[in-house]
Amino acid sequence: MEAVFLPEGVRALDQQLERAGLLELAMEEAGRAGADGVQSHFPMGRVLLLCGSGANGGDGLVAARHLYALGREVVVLAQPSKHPLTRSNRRRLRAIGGTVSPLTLPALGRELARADVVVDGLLGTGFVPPLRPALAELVTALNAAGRPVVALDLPSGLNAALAEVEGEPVRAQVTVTFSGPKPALLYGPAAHWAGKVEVAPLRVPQEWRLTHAAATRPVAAEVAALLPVRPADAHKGTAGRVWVVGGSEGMVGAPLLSGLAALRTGAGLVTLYSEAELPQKIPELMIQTRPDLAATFADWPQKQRPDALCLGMGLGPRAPKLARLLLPWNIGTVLDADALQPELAGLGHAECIWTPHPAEAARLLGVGTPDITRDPLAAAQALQRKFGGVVVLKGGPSTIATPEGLLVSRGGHAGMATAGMGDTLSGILAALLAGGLPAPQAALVGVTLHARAGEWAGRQHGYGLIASDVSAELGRAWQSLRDDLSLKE
Ligand SMILES: NC(=O)C1=CN([C@@H]2O[C@H](COP(=O)(O)OP(=O)(O)OC[C@H]3O[C@@H](n4cnc5c(N)ncnc54)[C@H](OP(=O)(O)O)[C@@H]3O)[C@@H](O)[C@H]2O)[C@@H](O)CC1
Ligand SMILES: [K+]
Repeated sequence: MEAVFLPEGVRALDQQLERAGLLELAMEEAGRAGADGVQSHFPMGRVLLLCGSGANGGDGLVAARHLYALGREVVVLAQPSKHPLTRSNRRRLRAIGGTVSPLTLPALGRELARADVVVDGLLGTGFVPPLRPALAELVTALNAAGRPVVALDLPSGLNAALAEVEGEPVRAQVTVTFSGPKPALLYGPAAHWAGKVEVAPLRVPQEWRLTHAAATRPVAAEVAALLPVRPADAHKGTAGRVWVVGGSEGMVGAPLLSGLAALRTGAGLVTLYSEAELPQKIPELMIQTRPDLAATFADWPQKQRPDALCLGMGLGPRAPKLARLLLPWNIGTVLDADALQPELAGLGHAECIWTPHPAEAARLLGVGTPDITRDPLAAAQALQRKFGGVVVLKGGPSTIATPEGLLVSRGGHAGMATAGMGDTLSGILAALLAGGLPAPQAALVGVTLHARAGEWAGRQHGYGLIASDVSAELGRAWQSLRDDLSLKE
């Protein structure tokens, strides 16, 4: 289980390590992981290390010592060391013959001209924006030189907590991040500055790491372990009955996409309820047209309720009224699109999943879309507190908020930025709920299957992939996730 850190979490973890006398060892591990990153990606040539005055600079000085010991040509330009461990690692580097020169603009210009790779150990999680002018000048010169950069922990000048970019941070080809990734390394546009992100978890007790983490990012095997296994004697009645409540005139495709995805995720019986005439394009889907869905469901016999339903796709302005009617059924419920309305605040229950994209999340919270995208962790948490149940804040990656905490998903494909992908996810989630997965697990498994099916479909269709291509790959996605589990066994 990978932990996602905000700066305050790193600070608290560092304090705990300090109390245990382990902080020095953690810095040693961090710097060594940075040196290993340089060795594996840029094994040849002269290494220029830029070290700041805090612990990030200390990591840089440790990395310099390891690279020097490995026989690399190493040049270190450093600010005066303020952190005690940074000072001691400066002494250690000198003790084995390394040199450290003051970091000035002329020295940087000279060394950049001769460097084959640069290590950015200027600023890490202790950075408080904005970048001060003297350092900003150095960063601009570094970026202008166009040398490959390996950033330690995160590119200097990025605010670790946020997805937004203020000013000009260091542009890195590789980022070796310590303890766990930071939001700036996971979410765009900040993440675009980090290049390839490699996580060096550091061997600190897992319990400490999780205590101070803002979110977790499960690995594939952990998600695979949650995949439901169906008994051999299952039949269509036990494999999960799903309803899709959606569609309206001119919006008839959305519920079909949800229904298709539910079938491809293994739902036994899928029925579409709509007030509009839906085209019978998928023979396995049952279609029920009713002139007034609210009247239909108002006195619906309890015994004939489905195992789960998804609601809102193409449904139009009647969606909140239907949500108020169906949420008290207390069955697995996915709310999407038109069912994502602020008036439903507080109505979520333990088995319901809200699936807003950033613009819908902004509507739900009464803020602007940039307020959502700059800090997806905070937005997902605020949505969960306001609406109850489980929230999937869609994006690349998606953020899942449960009553127990926050999760960040993995995977996906840029081609998934097309219409109907949300409808597909809703159908997947409803099928998993109908199959008996509790909402938090259904959210994690569903988002992962959706992303992975998108990857498979993306290999074939690139940016031209469409939502039904994703559904077509759900079986393969499920199988490949299961394979990840057996590999780990
Ligand atoms: N558990 C882990 O993960 C471990 C993490 N470790 C490492 O610790 C790092 C965090 O270290 P940290 O707390 O010392 O802060 P850090 O990032 O070096 O920055 C502080 C320096 O930045 C400066 N500065 C601040 N704002 C500025 C601005 N706007 N413009 C210009 N300068 C500015 C500030 O200057 P000052 O305010 O003092 O003048 C101070 O000198 C973390 O990222 C990771 O690399 C490992 O070593 C151990 C285990
Ligand atoms: K850095």
